[in-house]
Amino acid sequence: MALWDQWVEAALVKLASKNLLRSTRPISLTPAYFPADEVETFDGPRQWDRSSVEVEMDERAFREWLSELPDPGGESIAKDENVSRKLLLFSGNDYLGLSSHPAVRKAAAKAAQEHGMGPRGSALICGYSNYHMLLEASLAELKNKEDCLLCPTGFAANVAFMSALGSICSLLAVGGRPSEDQKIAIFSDALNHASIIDGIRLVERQQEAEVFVYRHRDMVHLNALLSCCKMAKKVVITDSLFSMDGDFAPISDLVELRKKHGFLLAIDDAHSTLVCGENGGGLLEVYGYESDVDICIGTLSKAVGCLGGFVACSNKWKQLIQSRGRSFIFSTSLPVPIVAASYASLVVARKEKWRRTAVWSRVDDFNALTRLNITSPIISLVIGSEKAALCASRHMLESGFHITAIRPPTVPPNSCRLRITLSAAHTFEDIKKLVAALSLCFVFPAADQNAQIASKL
Ligand SMILES: Cc1ncc(COP(=O)(O)O)c(C=O)c1O
Repeated sequence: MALWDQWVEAALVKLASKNLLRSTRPISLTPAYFPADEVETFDGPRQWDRSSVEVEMDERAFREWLSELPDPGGESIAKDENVSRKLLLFSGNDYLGLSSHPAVRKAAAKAAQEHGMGPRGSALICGYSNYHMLLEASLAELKNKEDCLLCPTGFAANVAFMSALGSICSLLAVGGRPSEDQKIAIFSDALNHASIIDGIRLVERQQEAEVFVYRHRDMVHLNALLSCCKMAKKVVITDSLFSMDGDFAPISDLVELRKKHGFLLAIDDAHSTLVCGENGGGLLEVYGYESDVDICIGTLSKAVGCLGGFVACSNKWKQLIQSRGRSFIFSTSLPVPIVAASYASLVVARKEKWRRTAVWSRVDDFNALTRLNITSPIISLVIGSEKAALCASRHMLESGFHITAIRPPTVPPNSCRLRITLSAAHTFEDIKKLVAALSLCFVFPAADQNAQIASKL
């Protein structure tokens, strides 16, 4: 890794020589409300948790949605314009149900009362405050990294990292356009999130990188591509928990390959942050690999239950991203109530460990009832054609479940699916009902058992 440290240092020196190094100057918002020890926590689910999984839809919106979905049976649902539909949400990313926690609500409300939305401007102008600084410190601690940089969203965090990465090539290129071997070789999993892909496209467009897409989770393919590549500046980037398939990156193999090839390893921990690891530190905490992965990107919009993105990294990388990361520099920073709520959410997640246990118990429940072997709270039931997936989605909607069909371009053609997500706010009863309804449009290995469940409901 010493080489990457040298390149980042050299890029920073170049930036300093051009007066292009940027830093944030926090505005002090007083009185500051930083709930830490006084946050009220609970030893198990309470009624408010249900509001993160129980939603309502007015009849018109419900019917409009249905009208977009094919109706194989030509069934017509009784029409009552004044009724609002109650749906059980199995499509959100609020894996721990923290979005509705009283401490999160209170932090947002208190910050809004004291400061409104806070100064509106990008972080480098006036949008960065003592609240943002504290949240960054808390995320750096969670991820066991030296530092952290908040971004407006997780999407922006990936794009900011990529544009800063690409800038290393331009800054260090001797004389004009970088030569082929001065460029950065980016190795990216075929199923990486759209924000990684768009970030890579930006860097490619600047002619700062060559891109090598390796087959999903295929380490033999990745090793072969790395071995053939003569470029010095190699980077591997992958989702840690894949958002559409619900499978994990082979992190141990990646760490081994990093030792062999000396690449910079960046992971997008959007879906495993707070979900995996004893303290919710994500996939790296599970394996103790925090120092084997250089850059850890994340979002506050999933298990944290709020909004925002971050890059947990070294001080030097932070300096580079805040000086060159375009989606960080040229976008307004997060409003203070969101920052305060995210901070409270991290405090709650640290204390209410039962939430992590609960979401994994729902994974076990789903496996026990279906005899599938899902490995995370993201369930990907591949149905096949677009029409079949839309029919399945219609059936689930009519049965009272908010579940969407995922179609191209999000997933490849003929691998259309239902994406179902589990939360700590779901109960065993919810999972039983879900499986019973699903068993009428999807064949599980334990079909007999499912039919029995369906008949009991
Ligand atoms: C793997 C991954 N990375 C990044 C993002 C973007 O995060 P955000 O919603 O905060 O922009 C998502 C969201 O869908 C995601 O699934």
